[in-house]
Amino acid sequence: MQIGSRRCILNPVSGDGEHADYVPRLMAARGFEVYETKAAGDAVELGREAGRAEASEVAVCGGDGTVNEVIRGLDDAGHLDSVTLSVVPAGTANLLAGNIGVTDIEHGVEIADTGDTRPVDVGVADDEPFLVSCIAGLPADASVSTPGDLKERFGTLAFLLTGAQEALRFDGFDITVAAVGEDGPFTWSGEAACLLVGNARKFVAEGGQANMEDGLLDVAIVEQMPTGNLVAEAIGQRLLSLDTDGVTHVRAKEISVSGDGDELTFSRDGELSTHEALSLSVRERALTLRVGAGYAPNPD
Ligand SMILES: Nc1ncnc2c1ncn2[C@@H]1O[C@H](COP(=O)(O)OP(=O)(O)OP(=O)(O)O)[C@@H](O)[C@H]1O
Repeated sequence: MQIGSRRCILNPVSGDGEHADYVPRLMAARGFEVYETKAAGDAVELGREAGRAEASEVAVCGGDGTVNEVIRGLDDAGHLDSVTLSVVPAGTANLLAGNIGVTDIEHGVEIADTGDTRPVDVGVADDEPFLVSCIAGLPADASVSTPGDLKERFGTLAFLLTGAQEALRFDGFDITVAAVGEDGPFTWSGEAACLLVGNARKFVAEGGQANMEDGLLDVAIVEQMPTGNLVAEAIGQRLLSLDTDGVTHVRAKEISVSGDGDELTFSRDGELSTHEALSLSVRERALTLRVGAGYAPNPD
């Protein structure tokens, strides 16, 4: 193996920070050169450097925010489609790891070393890549700030909405969504409570892992309505089915979202940015990703 071809980019302050004490040693023993971030945003530059150095493998030790920074850097360097990426989940929510069958830090280290590789889709929002999701209308951490068992009992979307209801009182926003859906062109216009676009995860039915190899994003538009009613309805149905009133679901290759003159805040893998309009698309199977046994190539 070429020296330096395996790099680990590690955020020492993600999650509870305990990984910083022992993960560098575990990764070094497996031939990874370890680069630690020193400040927020550093992982973008470390990803860029790994890309310029044409590292063949990059393991990211941190949470979803760190993974997102690294893939942005790799993409800037034009290397995202040439690298094998892996995740050692050391963040708080670790949504990507949870959706690709990587269960904890030790497992992540093993997967980074010898895990199976899959070609997965990369979501793109205005030229910036994302792997998990791009969301408007909910706080970035809504999915983790709620009582745990709601998710299991009522499904991911009810869980998110209940979380959002508790975490903040969000106002609806006017949007127009135009998409190239799997069944043809699609448009939606109205007042939405949230727009959820998933690559690694989906938000309707039972939620969970989305198909990451189908070249499609999972889009759910939730209409603004009294939140209590929506949650009550979700609970009534136990799991949100595809035809729940007030929830529109479509799988699409390309989506354009306009705030009808207003600025919308989007959370791209937890990184917030504000746009009057946003174009989303997919680079089909553009990234080689190491996955755990729990990853389903075709979960539908
Ligand atoms: N050395 C550092 N010092 C301070 N902040 C850092 C450092 N390295 C990275 N960061 C910032 O830490 C933030 C949080 O990181 P990350 O998202 O990986 O962890 P998390 O929030 O604990 O987990 P998750 O996103 O999975 O819930 C990122 O926005 C990143 O820019």
